[in-house]
Amino acid sequence: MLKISHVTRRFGDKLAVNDVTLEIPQGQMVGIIGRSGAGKSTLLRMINRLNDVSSGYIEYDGVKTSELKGKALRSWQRDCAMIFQQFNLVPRLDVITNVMLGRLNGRNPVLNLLQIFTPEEQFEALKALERLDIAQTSMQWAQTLSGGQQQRVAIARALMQNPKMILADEPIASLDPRNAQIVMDSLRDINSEGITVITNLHTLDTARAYCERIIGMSAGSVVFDGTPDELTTDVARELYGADGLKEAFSEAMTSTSLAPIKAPVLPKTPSNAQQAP
Ligand SMILES: Nc1ncnc2c1ncn2[C@@H]1O[C@H](COP(=O)(O)OP(=O)(O)OP(=O)(O)O)[C@@H](O)[C@H]1O
Repeated sequence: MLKISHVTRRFGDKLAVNDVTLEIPQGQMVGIIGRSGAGKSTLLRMINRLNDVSSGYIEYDGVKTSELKGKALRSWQRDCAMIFQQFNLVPRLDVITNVMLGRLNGRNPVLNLLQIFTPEEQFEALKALERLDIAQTSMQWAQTLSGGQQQRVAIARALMQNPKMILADEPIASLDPRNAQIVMDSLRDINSEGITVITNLHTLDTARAYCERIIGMSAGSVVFDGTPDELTTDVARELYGADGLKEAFSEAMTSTSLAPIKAPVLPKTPSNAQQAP
């Protein structure tokens, strides 16, 4: 269980997150929605400790993660893997090495420097890539992959950490509709194995299609916490304002007006064939 208790984060005078209290049971798939600047990223970053809380605390299974330091903090950061809108891969490294870098945080620094990975690590990385249906790209430079493929590599890298939860900060905001759908399907597939997924999303339709619980933020506060069915147009208006409502429902921004598909489908047409760097 992840417990967020009266958490506030200030940046100077700016109140980015304001007295947020939430309990997220292990294995939930949670979407956080809200306008730009609502505090969604800051909330995720405080869970992972990329940002510290200004007050309040965050606890996981009875351990106050917001107070961890040193080795215990690094171990927690392995437990809650983060993926980002811009993938954050090393462009001129091959895909499999990018994935194995997910293990960095618990390895001998000398081996890291020399980029020496054990056969077990290589096997695990290939397994993760296979699971995301992109094992055939393993020897290519990351920068030669499409955005959707790069995000799947980032998810495979996150899986190398054997995480208890995945925190995804706008994971589909840079993707075309079809790739957005493949990435969301991958996250749902991972969640079905008991890994908590907490994802910031720009659009309501994506949150509705994929998340069992939706948390709506506005000006740093949680203003909605419920199921997709409970998220009525009135609630959406409160979250996005009358002006923002159209954008929030925009099908052009994500693919999820399409019916979710079960298994990821890999592009195999010549136009999607990989280019040598
Ligand atoms: N490092 C920082 N320094 C100063 N202000 C910050 C910092 N990070 C976030 N903020 C401010 O905190 C508020 C919340 O930002 P945050 O990025 O959490 O919102 P968001 O809902 O994720 O928005 P977006 O969808 O645009 O990423 C914003 O006003 C933002 O400008």
